[in-house]
Amino acid sequence: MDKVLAELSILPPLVFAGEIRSLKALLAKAVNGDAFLLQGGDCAEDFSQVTAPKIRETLKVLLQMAVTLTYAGGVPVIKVGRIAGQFAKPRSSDTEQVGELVLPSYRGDMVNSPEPTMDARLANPKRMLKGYNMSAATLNLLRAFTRGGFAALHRVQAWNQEFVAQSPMGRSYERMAKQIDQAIRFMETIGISMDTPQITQAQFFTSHEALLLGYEEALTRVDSTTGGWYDCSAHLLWIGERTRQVDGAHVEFLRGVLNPIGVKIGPGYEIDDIKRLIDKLSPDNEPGRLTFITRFGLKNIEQRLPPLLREMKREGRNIVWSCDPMHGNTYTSSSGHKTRKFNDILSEITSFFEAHWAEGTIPGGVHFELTGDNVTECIGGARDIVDGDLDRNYLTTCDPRLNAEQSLEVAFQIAEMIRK
Ligand SMILES: O=C[C@H](O)[C@H](O)COP(=O)(O)O
Ligand SMILES: C=C(OP(=O)(O)O)C(=O)O
Ligand SMILES: [Mn+2]
Repeated sequence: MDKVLAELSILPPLVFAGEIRSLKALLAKAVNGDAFLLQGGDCAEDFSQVTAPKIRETLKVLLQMAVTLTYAGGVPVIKVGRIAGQFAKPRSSDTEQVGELVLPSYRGDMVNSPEPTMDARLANPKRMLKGYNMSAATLNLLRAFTRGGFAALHRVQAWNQEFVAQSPMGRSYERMAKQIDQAIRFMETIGISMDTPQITQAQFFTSHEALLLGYEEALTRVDSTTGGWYDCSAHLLWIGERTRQVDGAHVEFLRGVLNPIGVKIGPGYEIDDIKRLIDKLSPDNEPGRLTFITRFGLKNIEQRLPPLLREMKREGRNIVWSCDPMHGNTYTSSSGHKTRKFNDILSEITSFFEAHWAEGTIPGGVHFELTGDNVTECIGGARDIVDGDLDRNYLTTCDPRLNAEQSLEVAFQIAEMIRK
């Protein structure tokens, strides 16, 4: 372990302090409603899926969602992937029963391997080095795609995946893309140059749960221009629902770095803990520093979100409020698959917006587990995936993700809510 961490600590940073500051400045806008955060990607990234097609499809669906929110919702979108480092998972149980075997739980590819054998489930610190390399390779391609023309607004039609294009969602998207195309061509015709980074490039940021503190610490560096400490494993790091204890190690580590920090908040929160958490993580109340990612579940959100919003507003705390409609809505279906219902996800988002409207606070973003692939992991959506369909293409190694079509559908629905 020590050898691996020593090696990691001299490897180049994956992201730079200047980029991290840019993200924080954008998030500061989301505090006031002048921007909207879209964060999404796999629950757990998979080393074997670090391939060009997989990265491209994830990026495509996030770009599609972002352009939908911007065009139909009328707000600039901050694009943050759960990508290039989302390799460590907190689990509810230390063990898992597979047939006759009781195995250590899978904890993400940076810890162990998902195959159901004892060997695969043994933790190996060398996997952190591989995780670093996989993150670097992923980021390299993301940078190439977002800077090199793939993400140019001229290509908005080309982001439509083949299997989505023929669906009702795909057709709505196609109509919108045509309008954007016409607008760009009109501007070109009247002589406005479209050769600007706003049109030809996308700003895309990375994020993951800061769970493995040895890894995060090894990638924490002093910024030579400002002298501040930054965790350079990703632009945004979040603290999970299971590790956000005020006096815990994860809070202690993250309070020492200047990155924007996300905190997951589930229905069991205590308001005093949350206040103490903010005092520790954001003592200066700097806008953009803190994003609260609430994940209450459909059954709890109406009761648990409003009092939290009210108290934070009363105290004048600067927070980006983001809705994770995934983690409070997970259940095991009768076919034995861990799944989520599309309609529950949509309902939690609706309740999230309604609570903010009622309290006079700002719904600042959304957080999804999703993939660009045509998976069958969540129930419902326009194609009405049912329990019996889940087995067809259930590929996740941890939590169920929205597929590309379901992701686009949810983006259109959110755009409607933002416009209100
Ligand atoms: O992604 C989040 C957690 O790791 C996941 O929801 C935990 O799932 P579990 O309850 O199956 O351990
Ligand atoms: C572990 C996760 O969520 P939470 O901490 O909210 O359960 C996650 O986002 O994958
Ligand atoms: Mn998850």
